[in-house]
This record gives sequence, structure tokens and C-alpha cells, in this order.
Amino acid sequence: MRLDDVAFRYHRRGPWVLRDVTLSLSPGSVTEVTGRNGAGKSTLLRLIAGLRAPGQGSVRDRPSRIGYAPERFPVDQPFTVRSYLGHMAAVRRAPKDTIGTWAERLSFDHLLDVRLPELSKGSAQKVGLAQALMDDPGLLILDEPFAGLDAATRDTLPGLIAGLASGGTTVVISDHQRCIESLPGIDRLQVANGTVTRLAPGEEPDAPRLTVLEVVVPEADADTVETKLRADGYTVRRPDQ
Ligand SMILES: Nc1ncnc2c1ncn2[C@@H]1O[C@H](COP(=O)(O)OP(=O)(O)OP(=O)(O)O)[C@@H](O)[C@H]1O
Repeated sequence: MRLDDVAFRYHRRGPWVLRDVTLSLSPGSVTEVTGRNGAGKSTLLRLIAGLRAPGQGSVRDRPSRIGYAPERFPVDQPFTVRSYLGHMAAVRRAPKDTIGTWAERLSFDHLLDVRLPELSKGSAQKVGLAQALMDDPGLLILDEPFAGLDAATRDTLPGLIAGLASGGTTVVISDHQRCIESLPGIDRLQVANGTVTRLAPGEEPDAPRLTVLEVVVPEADADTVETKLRADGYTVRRPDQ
């Protein structure tokens, strides 16, 4: 698929969030989208997914079956995981047993009868991923899919993504936590200053100046704080106990 001279703003007369975006995404490619907070990564992903229409320019040849997992899965829905995913499978005419398959692959099969608002952040993230992955999408868009995931699922997901890509799925991922960047042959796009540039292999995104901040927390809160900081894209080092 292609984006040609795409520009986008959320409000008429508002500031352009993205301009002059021209890029192509080929079947079977995996593209990592990088950029600072607020640069426009989620906006670019929504444009690619077709959830937002460009203000200028065009998007062409988008695959018809699209899987999209937003940065935050909307849990304020009065369904159990099973009925929500069952509904999504029916809408997409996916086989019903796909729910069990993905629940097992992403290790949330024990939560199928729990209501969405009662899920932890990481479990909700897995349900969001399952609905995006279940229909063998031609275009798969994942917005910060690793945020809040447990280590086992974090390790599983790159392989699942690579498997879909080798079957021809075009994959686009924003990933603060840089869990996907070691995937062989990955393409990288950087969103900065309102536009998108392709990074050459090995080229580092414009790196901000780094500093070290020591944070002291109650021992019992250390895991939670570490998970939160990692989810926000920070590097966390724990001193030896
Ligand atoms: N629904 C919206 N209405 C108006 N402005 C928005 C909306 N969503 C995002 N923006 C603005 O568009 C710009 C880009 O936001 P976007 O969420 O795409 O950035 P991002 O790179 O994904 O950020 P982050 O890394 O924090 O998730 C920001 O200035 C943001 O405030």
C-alpha cells in the first residue's frame, strides 16, 4: 500500500500533525515506527489503518482485511472476553475456534469468562491483540503492543508477528520498548517534526540527551513502578539486591 503526500490535522484550522508523508509498505514487510511522545506515531498508524482520513493526499492499495490494536484497549464494555471476541469473530466471519487458539497462544485462556472492565492492563492488551490477529489480516497495525505485557508474551509476540509477515501480512508497529527491532529485515520509520522519514539499517533515531534519575520507592511497589516506567519507554536498571 502507499501513502502519497499525506497531511493530517485533527481539527479544521488546527495545526497539521503530519505533512508530506509519502511511503510505501510492501506485503510481508514489518515496519517499526519510532519517534518521541506526541510526535504523531499513533496518528500515522490510524491513517494507515483507515481509522482517520487524510486531510490532503491519498492512501492507496490498503489490504481489505485489517487488524488494528490500539495503544489502550477500551475495556469499558459490558462483555466477557469470550463474548467480546465471539462478536468480533462473527463480524469478521472468522472461525469460532480462533478465540480459543489465540487465547491459548497469548496465555489468557483462563480469563475467557471474565468481564472486560475487570481485566488487568496487560490482560486487556492481550485481548486487544487477539482481536487484531484473529482474522489472518492482510494489514496488521499494532500501537505499542508490548506495553504492560508479561515477559512470556513479550517473548512470544515477535515470533507471531514474523510468522504472519512470512505469510504476506504487512505489519506496522509502534514500539517504545524496542522489543521488535531485533526482528531480521525490519524496516524503520521515524516520525519527527511533523513528517515521516525512513531510517537506513543501523541508523539511530534522533536520540534525546539522556540523564540518570534515581527513584526511591517502597520495596513492595518496585515491580509495579518498574513495569510502568518500562511501559513509558524508559530504561530501568535495578541495583543488585
Ligand atoms: N484525538 C485527538 N484530537 C486532537 N489532537 C490529537 C488527538 N490525538 C492526538 N492528538 C495530537 O496529535 C499529536 C500527535 O499525537 P499522537 O498520539 O499521534 O503521538 P504519538 O507519537 O503516538 O505519542 P505517544 O508516544 O505519546 O503515544 C499530539 O500533539 C497530540 O496532542
